[in-house]
Amino acid sequence: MDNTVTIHRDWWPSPAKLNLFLHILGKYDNGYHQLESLFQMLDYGDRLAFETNETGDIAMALPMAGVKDEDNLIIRAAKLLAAHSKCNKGAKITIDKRLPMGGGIGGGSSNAATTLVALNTLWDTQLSVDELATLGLQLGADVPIFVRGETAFAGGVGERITSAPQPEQWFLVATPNVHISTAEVFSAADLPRNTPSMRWENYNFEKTRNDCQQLVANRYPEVAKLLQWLVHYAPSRMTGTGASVFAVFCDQASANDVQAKLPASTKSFVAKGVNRSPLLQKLEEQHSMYATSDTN
Ligand SMILES: C[C@@](CO)(OP(=O)(O)O)[C@H](O)COP(=O)(O)OP(=O)(O)OC[C@H]1O[C@@H](n2ccc(N)nc2=O)[C@H](O)[C@@H]1O
Ligand SMILES: Nc1ncnc2c1ncn2[C@@H]1O[C@H](COP(=O)(O)OP(=O)(O)O)[C@@H](O)[C@H]1O
Repeated sequence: MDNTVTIHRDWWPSPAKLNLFLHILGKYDNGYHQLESLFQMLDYGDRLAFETNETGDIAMALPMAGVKDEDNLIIRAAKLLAAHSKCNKGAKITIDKRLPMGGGIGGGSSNAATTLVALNTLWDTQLSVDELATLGLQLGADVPIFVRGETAFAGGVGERITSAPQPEQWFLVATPNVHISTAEVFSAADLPRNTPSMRWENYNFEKTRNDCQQLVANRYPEVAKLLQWLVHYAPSRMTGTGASVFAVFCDQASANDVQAKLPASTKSFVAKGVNRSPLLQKLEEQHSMYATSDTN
C-alpha cells in the first residue's frame, strides 16, 4: 500500500451566504419547494485544510462538535467525489469553524462545496464546475450555488442559478441562540407558498421579503426580538429559514457601530458582500499558480 501523505498547508475558504430575499412560489410533487432567492456571497466564513493520502481514507482530523463524521457534509462530499470520479485517494480534513450551525447562512452547504472544489483540484479529478454543482445538489439544495461562488438569483429548489452582481454593501449578521430546522419550517401548514414569480432585473430590497420570516418570528420570539431591535438602525431581514438575521449598511464603520451595541451574549459578525466568493478567488489563485509553474 502506498502510504504517501501530502500536506497542503493552505486554507480553503468556505464562505457564508445571505438570502437577501426568499420567495416561495409553490411546492413540487417531491415535497420540495419552488423558490426564488437572491444569494449574496460574503467575505466571511469557515476555512478548510486538506492532507491528501494514497490509502483512500477520508476522515476529519478532529470530529466536529455535534456532527458525526458519517453525517458531516464535508465527509459526505469527499466520499461522493471519490466514488463519482473513481478516485482512490483520501484526505484528512481540518476545519476552522466560525459560522454558527443551522443559522440560515449556509455553513454546512458551503463546507460541502469547498470540499468538492478543493479536492477536485488536489486529487486532480478534473470535474467541470457543472459536474461539481450537479454532484453537490445530492448533498443539499444550496451546495450548487456555493460551488459556482457568485452572488446570484436562484430559482427551482435553488439549482437554477443566474449570476446577479450587487453593489458593494456591508452586513451585520446576528444569530439568536435557537436552532431552527429547515425541514420544520418547510413542513409548516401556515407557510405562505403563493408568491408570484419576479423579474430579477426588478429587484429592490424594500419590495421583497423572506416568506419564512413571519412564521419563524411567531414560533421563535428570540428572532422577532432581534429583528425589531435591528430595524431601528438599518433595513433588516431574516436569512434562509433562520435563525440568523441581518442588517444592511453602506459602509463597514456603520455596521461595526451597531454591532458594538448588541448584547454581548448575541453571536454576530460583520462582513462585506462580494460578487465573487473567496472560494472562487482561491481557485483562480491556484490556477494562475499552476499556469505560472507550467511556463517555468
Ligand atoms: C431554503 C434555504 C435557503 O437558503 O434555507 P437555509 O437552509 O439556508 O436556511 C435552503 O435552500 C435550504 O437548503 P438546504 O438546507 O441545503 O436544504 P436541504 O438539506 O436540501 O433540505 C432540507 C429540507 O428542507 C425542505 N426543503 C428544502 C429546500 C427546498 N427548496 N424546499 C424544501 O422543501 C425539505 O423538506 C428538505 O427535507
Ligand atoms: N460541515 C457541517 N457544517 C455545519 N453543519 C453541518 C455540517 N455537516 C452536517 N451538518 C448539519 O447540517 C445542519 C445545517 O447546517 P448549516 O448548513 O450550517 O445550516 P443552514 O443550512 O441553516 O445554514 C446542521 O444543524 C448540522 O446538523
